[in-house]
Amino acid sequence: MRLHVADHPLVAHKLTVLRDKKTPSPTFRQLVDELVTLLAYEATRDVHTDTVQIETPVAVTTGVKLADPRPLVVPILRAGLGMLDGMTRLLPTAEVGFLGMQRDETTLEAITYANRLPDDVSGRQCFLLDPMLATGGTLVAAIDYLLARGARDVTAVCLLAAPEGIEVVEKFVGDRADVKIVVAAVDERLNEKAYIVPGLGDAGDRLYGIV
Ligand SMILES: O=P(O)(O)OC[C@H]1O[C@H](OP(=O)(O)OP(=O)(O)O)[C@H](O)[C@@H]1O
Ligand SMILES: O=c1cc[nH]c(=O)[nH]1
Ligand SMILES: [Mg+2]
Repeated sequence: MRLHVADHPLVAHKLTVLRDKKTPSPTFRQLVDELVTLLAYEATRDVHTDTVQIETPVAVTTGVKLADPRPLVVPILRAGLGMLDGMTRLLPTAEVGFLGMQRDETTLEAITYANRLPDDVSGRQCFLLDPMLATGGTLVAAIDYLLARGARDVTAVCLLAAPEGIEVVEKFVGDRADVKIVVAAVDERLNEKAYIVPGLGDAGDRLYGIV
């Protein structure tokens, strides 16, 4: 598994505002959108392309275009939905699947309440979107759904990760697939409720309110 931590002053600045508990939902949503665009740039570094010939007003030249099969982008609801527009803006050919998952706050087990993925994703580059990687239970379950459908190239785009969760994902993946995690920052630890410290709180609640 590969881990890429975005090291950029703009990312750090936006993340600081995002963490601030005084930041209201509309600003929070806007910042998540901007951050994912910056992370998507790194997350798509190895995206498959084909060579094409085009004609500029001046000359014939070769360039590239995003290749087929189309990449698959999968936001993990709720919180991952806040990252979808930013990602597809950068990756316009992407197809979008959905996973609805909620962590049981007592057992910390990830419960799946919605699964709308293609049956076969072999040969396709898959991008999972979820702002928070805490215990890793949710991301492991999501990666498992993709591997079971034939994926071997999976990139998770997250805003914050805990070292504990990264280790769990790394152990699960082993050498089964090429998995990359792109994250804005790796925080200190999890607290007794398995929240990321210092973190930003519950990403879903901060995006959409408490339900
Ligand atoms: O790494 P884990 O310990 O599994 O925790 C991380 C998960 O928890 C949050 O979702 P949550 O369950 O709060 O659902 P929500 O997006 O609907 O708020 C977050 O968006 C991740 O999906
Ligand atoms: O810190 C955390 C942990 C899990 N889910 C969140 O939204 N935040
Ligand atoms: Mg939540």
